[in-house]
Amino acid sequence: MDEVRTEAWWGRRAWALLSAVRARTPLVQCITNLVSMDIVANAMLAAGASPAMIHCLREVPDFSPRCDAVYINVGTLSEDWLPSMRAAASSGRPWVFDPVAVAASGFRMEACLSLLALRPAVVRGNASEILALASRSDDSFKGVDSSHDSSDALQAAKALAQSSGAVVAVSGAVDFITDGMQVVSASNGVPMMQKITATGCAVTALIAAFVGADPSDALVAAACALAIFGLAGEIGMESARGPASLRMHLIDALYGLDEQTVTSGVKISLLP
Ligand SMILES: Nc1ncnc2c1ncn2[C@@H]1O[C@H](COP(=O)(O)OP(=O)(O)O)[C@@H](O)[C@H]1O
Ligand SMILES: Cc1ncsc1CCOP(=O)(O)O
Ligand SMILES: [Mg+2]
Repeated sequence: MDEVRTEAWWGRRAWALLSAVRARTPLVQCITNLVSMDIVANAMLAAGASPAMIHCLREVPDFSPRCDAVYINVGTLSEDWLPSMRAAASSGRPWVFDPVAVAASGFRMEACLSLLALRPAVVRGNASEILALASRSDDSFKGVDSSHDSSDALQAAKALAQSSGAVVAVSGAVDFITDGMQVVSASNGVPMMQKITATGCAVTALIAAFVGADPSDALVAAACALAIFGLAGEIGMESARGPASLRMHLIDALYGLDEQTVTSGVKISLLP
């Protein structure tokens, strides 16, 4: 019999996945942008994962196959790093993709499309990035920040999921996660998370940690990681005075999450 995915079911799944990360300490290779390395590594450690920022092409054949998951983020893309990204994405491990500023240049768009062809388990971007990647056009905003609401990109996300075979997550005030058929919303978070650089990168890395701990259902892993990161932002905001202290308190909150807080705090639902 199909299980009914109530809010309580999502709460239990979110706690089970966070507990799996804490118990299994998934090793995640992160080939991520230079801006994000610190917050990505610290958010992953606070959640219980083991991040490793290893991007040298000559190390990929030894290292990537030993990882539980691979995280690739093109935020500070360079010609030197693209072969490492392609090799790590081809290592046979589940991998998660953040197409930062995909519309910034033709080179970046081509790079992202070539990575997409290597079958990521999950693609997570903001609305402008998902719109651009789905349409393969640079009409959307060219920078790293979104100029669209996440709901603007929902149809694009579904189309991208269908054409790529990946679960696609669009972040924003409400996060939408889709496999091209089902759509799940996650409504945690606070607007000030947009004022901290690389929170998007950090939540994509958290998705990779969740997939690494339990690769059985990428849709559920992505939704739970987004909701838990947003919940940590909500708790962090209670003590924060601005973006800099929110960054610190969000990481502390992620570290301190307990079962009662997660099961009652995540706001995830399957859309009709
Ligand atoms: N207006 C908002 N309200 C609540 N949470 C938000 C809001 N905007 C973004 N977030 C959260 O901030 C994190 C980063 O998302 P986003 O800013 O869309 O990504 P990016 O940094 O890649 O542009 C996500 O966890 C998202 O849910
Ligand atoms: C500012 C900046 N420039 C290149 S990558 C980057 C960080 C982007 O982080 P996010 O996508 O999480 O906003
Ligand atoms: Mg981003």
